[in-house]
Amino acid sequence: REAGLPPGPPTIPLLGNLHIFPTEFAHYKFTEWARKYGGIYSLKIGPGTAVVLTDTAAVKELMDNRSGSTVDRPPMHVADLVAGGLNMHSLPFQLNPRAFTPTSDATQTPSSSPYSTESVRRDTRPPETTAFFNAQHEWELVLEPGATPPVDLIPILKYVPARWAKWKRDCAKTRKLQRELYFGLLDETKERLRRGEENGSYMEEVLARAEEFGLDRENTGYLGGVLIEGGSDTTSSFLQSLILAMVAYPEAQRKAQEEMDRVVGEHRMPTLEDLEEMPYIRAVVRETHRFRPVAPLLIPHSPLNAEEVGVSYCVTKTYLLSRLSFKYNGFIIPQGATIFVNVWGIFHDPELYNDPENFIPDRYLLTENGTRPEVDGSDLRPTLPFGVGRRVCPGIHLAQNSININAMNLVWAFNFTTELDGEGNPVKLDTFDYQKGILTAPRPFKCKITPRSTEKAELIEREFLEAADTFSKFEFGISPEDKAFVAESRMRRADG
Ligand code: HEM
Repeated sequence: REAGLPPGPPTIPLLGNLHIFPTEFAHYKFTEWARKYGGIYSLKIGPGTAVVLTDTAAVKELMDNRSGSTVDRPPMHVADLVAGGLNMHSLPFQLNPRAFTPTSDATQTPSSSPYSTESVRRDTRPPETTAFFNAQHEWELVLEPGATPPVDLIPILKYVPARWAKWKRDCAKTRKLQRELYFGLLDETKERLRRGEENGSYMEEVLARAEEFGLDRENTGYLGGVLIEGGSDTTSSFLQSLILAMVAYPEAQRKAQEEMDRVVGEHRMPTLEDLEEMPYIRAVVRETHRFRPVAPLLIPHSPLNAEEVGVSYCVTKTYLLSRLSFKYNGFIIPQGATIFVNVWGIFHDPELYNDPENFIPDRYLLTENGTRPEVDGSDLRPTLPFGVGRRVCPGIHLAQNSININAMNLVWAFNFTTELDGEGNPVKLDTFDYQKGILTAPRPFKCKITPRSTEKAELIEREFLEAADTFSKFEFGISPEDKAFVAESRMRRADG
């Protein structure tokens, strides 16, 4: 480890820390190291450097206040193999900003979503949904830090033939799945437009203005795809964690339902306007973000060329660390470093939070950021789970509305309890049983979900039927299986 870098685990020649770099659930190991080496530490991956931030002041200063210098993404060869350099998450910052200014209603959502109590992920899966989840799951596995060899830091690995490199074969498979889905959907939209069946969707506007923004077929397909990708598995992962918490922490569920009953009652479904009067539900949502953040290490950042960088020469015996680098608190963060923001480590820090491994929404009623009363939590902000600086999630408003209304509907409508085993004993839930991949999503778990009253169940059925008008215009061109699914559900309810 070159002089000037933040401290970190002892290195060995050539590999640095590569031999101990975790290959799955990197946030656990990163957090363990943070407790040992501090809120800013470094890892050597061959000649390359990664810096892990688990200190709230450093995150605020480096990633928010000095975002201009830390807004870039590190090179991601695996992402490029899959998406040909066109995935927005991994794109470098120098984009044509006009092309990515939201121009339509993509970031708005209706105040109440009648589908929201249907399911988190539909149980009957039409082929498009299955295709999406397959492609998405493969993609999330490819992106997980440590899951593939560090080809960006040790470039010679790029030349290993595919027959010896499973990661290369995985990338090719993911690319195929992703392209079939993205361009299949794009062609479907074009076809629908040709038939004169507009429905006002975001992609219609993108297509209409593609020339104005200089978007070719590749750009257009990936622009649509990345929004599906960014928006669906994230929100559903969050909701699955919320349900897991409701089952595992019945006392929190009871308090949330009490608040629901007081503010909303039996005779109507919740709306987003109710949230203002629901401090406990707001606390449940924030606690879910803290307990199981959807992106526990965000998406890696990297220092941007040129801007604000100090020139620091740091020469060890044989190696010039970096001519361009920038400094924080006396540490050097070299040009080209990968910066991980360890949101998991921050949210599970026992010095910041009382009893961080347990789901306790009440902490957000006691202090603004849920921290211990004696701790200054002002470097935190409620939107931290959505990222930092100029790279903060562009879907944040859509996501927050979607999460809030779904959380409210679920808590209002259902009781979530543990499943009983053959002998009538509650099946024990493992709240740490999570899937691999860049996102935090529980592995499928058993629980019992029952409507809280007959009146509520009837109201949900009614709202579902009334929503048919809203949704039918998006049901053009769907597969025969999907059509049958929708028709059958509506008929069953209308008869019911
Ligand atoms: C629970 C819901 C969501 C969470 C927790 C979430 C979280 C995040 C995080 C942590 C990042 C990386 C930020 C960073 O690098 O600092 C991100 C980026 C992104 N998100 Fe989201 N997101 C959610 C929903 C959405 C939705 C609904 C959309 C689109 C409709 C979306 C689109 C994107 C895109 C395109 C990026 C890449 C931005 C860039 O690299 O400049 N996300 N999101």
